[in-house]
Amino acid sequence: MRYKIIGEMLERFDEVLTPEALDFLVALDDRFAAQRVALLDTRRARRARFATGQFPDFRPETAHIRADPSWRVAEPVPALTDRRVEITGPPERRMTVNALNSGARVWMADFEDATAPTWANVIGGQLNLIDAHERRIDFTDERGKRYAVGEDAATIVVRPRGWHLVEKWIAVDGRPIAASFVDFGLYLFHNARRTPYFYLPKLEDHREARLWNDVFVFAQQYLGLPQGTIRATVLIETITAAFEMEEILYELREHSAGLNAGRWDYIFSIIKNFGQWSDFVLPDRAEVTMTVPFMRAYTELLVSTCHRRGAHAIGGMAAFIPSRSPDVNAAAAEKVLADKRREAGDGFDGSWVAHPGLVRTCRDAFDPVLGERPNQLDRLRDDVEVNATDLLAVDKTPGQVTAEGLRANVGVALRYVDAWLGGTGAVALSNLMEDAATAEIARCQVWQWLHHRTPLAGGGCVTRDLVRSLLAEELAALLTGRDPQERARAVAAADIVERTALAEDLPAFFTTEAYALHLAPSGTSSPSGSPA
Ligand SMILES: CC(=O)SCCNC(=O)CCNC(=O)[C@H](O)C(C)(C)COP(=O)(O)OP(=O)(O)OC[C@H]1O[C@@H](n2cnc3c(N)ncnc32)[C@H](O)[C@@H]1OP(=O)(O)O
Ligand SMILES: O=CC(=O)O
Ligand SMILES: [Mg+2]
Repeated sequence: MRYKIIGEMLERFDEVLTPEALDFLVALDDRFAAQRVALLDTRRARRARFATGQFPDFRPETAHIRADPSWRVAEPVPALTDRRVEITGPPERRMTVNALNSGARVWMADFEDATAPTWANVIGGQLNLIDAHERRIDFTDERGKRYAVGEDAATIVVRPRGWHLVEKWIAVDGRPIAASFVDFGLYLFHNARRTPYFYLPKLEDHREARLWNDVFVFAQQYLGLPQGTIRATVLIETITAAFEMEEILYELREHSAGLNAGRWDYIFSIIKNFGQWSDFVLPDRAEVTMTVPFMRAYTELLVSTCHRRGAHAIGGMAAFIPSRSPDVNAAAAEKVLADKRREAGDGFDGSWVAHPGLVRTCRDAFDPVLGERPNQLDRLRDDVEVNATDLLAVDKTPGQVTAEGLRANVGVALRYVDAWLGGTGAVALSNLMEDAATAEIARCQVWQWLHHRTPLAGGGCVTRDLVRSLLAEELAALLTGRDPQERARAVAAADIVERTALAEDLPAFFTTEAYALHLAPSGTSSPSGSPA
């Protein structure tokens, strides 16, 4: 046996971790582990080049792919033809039922931004997905509320963790296995003949898309599925992928289900890659809206690229979520409606919502634009002209850096990491949805402003002492009323924020640091340094 399960075999985990499913994971690892590692090296080298002032551009060596008008992606499968509303969330049991019943066409079951990758969440999530497909997920909770999947449930699409993460609770030949193989492999193995559909997060270039395509071809052969059965929507959520949208669609064309504008990771990626340059200092997070020039350029290019190739363009996540206060609620619905209307008007075929209470809002934005059509693939955006300068026009973002914005970022980073260490990967903070991507923005903005000693609107500038004192204040507030275990977790969260926001060199992901130090089996972990 080449695999070893280090994690505890909790109740029913044997239904997910069958010998056959684990053999499949070993086969994926054998075939593709080295390529994954090489691609992560490429990420590191690219970031090092950006640090010397060589900025990205469209690649000359793939110009022929962009210039060739003849290729298109595969026709959409019936379940992914009308995607006007997609709900996202972690595959936690209660939320699984709620998402399936939400009225959205698609549920993106998320192992990436919305899930803290504890062993229990990772394998428990797979179990919930199997149960959901088999319609044996119904239950009554401790409050007596009945959960049962109804008619017309959403189509399940799974987002595995990105290439940068490892799963240390499963070893192959003594080494941790790539988290992408675990999430993709276990879901596909158990649900290949149901909805073998995926969202692919945090890709940085078309070679990473090619690796996914190779994984799909191999997996289909291994499991006896016709080639082209698997479908995948790629999130364009890194600045480097924005320069390779066509190439990414091309690599995956037999399996492509389009592209999604992952706005939050996109902003994170801009700061991560160019944060050291003063032209790239962004204002308070609330000011970095979808209508600022560099975000507008990116979404316009995404829609026009997709529709030229017959691929769906799916919009992103407005962070406003419903609240118990009617006023806050009305304001959130209005903001989300405006966001979705803009997307529908720009040509997107559908969009994401973070909460069942927003499904109707999204539908209200798309229905009038789509009319009888299931999508608007027929709407070519030949009017769009976006060049490299437009994609990198971060200095045209209006707004200021304020003391409130700095405090908000410190608070969000701390509270989110605290929740994440406790096993929760998406939380509502100050009426906004926060997940790994938004928390990364918070953390990286602190680093960026500190790096540039950015002036604050009301006077003064961002200094290490100021950030440390804000962190201490936010931590003191978080510690109030907590039991010893929760206090220890909050302190650990503050340590992660300190390590990843105040380090000299910006660590690539807080999740890799926090996973190695706190979620992985003890004794196997060392702080990761700076994985790509
Ligand atoms: C950047 C990106 O990648 S975006 C995609 C990744 N992020 C996400 O997917 C976030 C998804 N959203 C969520 O996780 C949640 O909405 C949160 C954590 C932000 C807020 O959740 P809560 O605090 O539970 O909200 P609230 O109390 O209003 O929930 C009301 C009900 O709706 C359910 N609900 C809320 N959001 C969702 C969701 N996304 N999917 C399914 N059910 C949901 C809750 O489970 C709760 O159900 P119940 O009445 O049966 O108990
Ligand atoms: O995954 C989505 C994002 O905005 O990040
Ligand atoms: Mg993301």
